[in-house]
Amino acid sequence: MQSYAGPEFLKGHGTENDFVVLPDPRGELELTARRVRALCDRRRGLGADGVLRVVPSGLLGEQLPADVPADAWFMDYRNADGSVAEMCGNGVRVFARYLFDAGLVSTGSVPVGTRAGVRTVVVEPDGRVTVDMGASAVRGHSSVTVAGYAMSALSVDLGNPHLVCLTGELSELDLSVQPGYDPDLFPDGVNIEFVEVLDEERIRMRVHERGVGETRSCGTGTVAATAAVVRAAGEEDGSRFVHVQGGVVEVRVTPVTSTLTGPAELVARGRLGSEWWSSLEAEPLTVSGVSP
Ligand SMILES: N[C@H](CCC[C@H](N)C(=O)O)C(=O)O
Repeated sequence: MQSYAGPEFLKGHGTENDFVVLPDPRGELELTARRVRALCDRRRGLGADGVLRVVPSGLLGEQLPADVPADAWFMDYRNADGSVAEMCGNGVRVFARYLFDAGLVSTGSVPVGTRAGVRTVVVEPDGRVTVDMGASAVRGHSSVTVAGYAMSALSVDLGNPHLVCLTGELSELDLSVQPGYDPDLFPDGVNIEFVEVLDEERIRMRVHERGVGETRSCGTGTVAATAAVVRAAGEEDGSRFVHVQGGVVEVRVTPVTSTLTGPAELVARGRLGSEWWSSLEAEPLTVSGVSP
């Protein structure tokens, strides 16, 4: 019989990029890739694009980026395929919403540790959440292929890697399969954004996320997209409303840093089944050699 005394979880999203939040104040959850894949599975698990473990930076058990205070909360981010990523712009807003709702932080700006460094988060009076995303670094030009059709792309680094294609009509793109990219440039994979300029203030974006597939939104991707559009417009400091499938976020890029403002919602809280969680502890022996 299943008892429901396993780890606490919450479910939340930022413009429909959705996450399982796992509070881990004593740094004792063993979050294996197999457990992440099971949690994110939309049939046999809770379903999500990623997992956000909430752990004190000092208990992470790995080398912290130099600017992350040991007493800050750390967002241990994982993609749905179980891979670790440096940063998640929608996720860090949901993470901050949890910190505030759980009373772990008071109002004002909050430093959050990430593998890309510290990110300062503010909950706005209107309930939206603003993240200082750090500087967007343009790394040069490359290309992407979709259904055999090659497009030029701009490489932009937000702590995690992005390739931004400024293209026309987005609805025709088949993003059900991984777009092609240069594996020598991105040996650990890359997030790929397709962007349509709507007018001087608005852009529309679709995204194929590393470690997930097509998602309804990608926060770091909206900043990379805005950086590419502002650069193409010959500007150094610019803002855009980014329309993604899951809603709208507001992005500003400057030569020094960038900010992302958008919604962050927590929709449920519960506990994982103890037996289910324990059954995922050991990596299974598989015939195919591929862990489920
Ligand atoms: N898939 C991304 C991480 C999540 C990014 C996205 N969900 C965001 O909101 O920034 C990567 O592997 O770099």
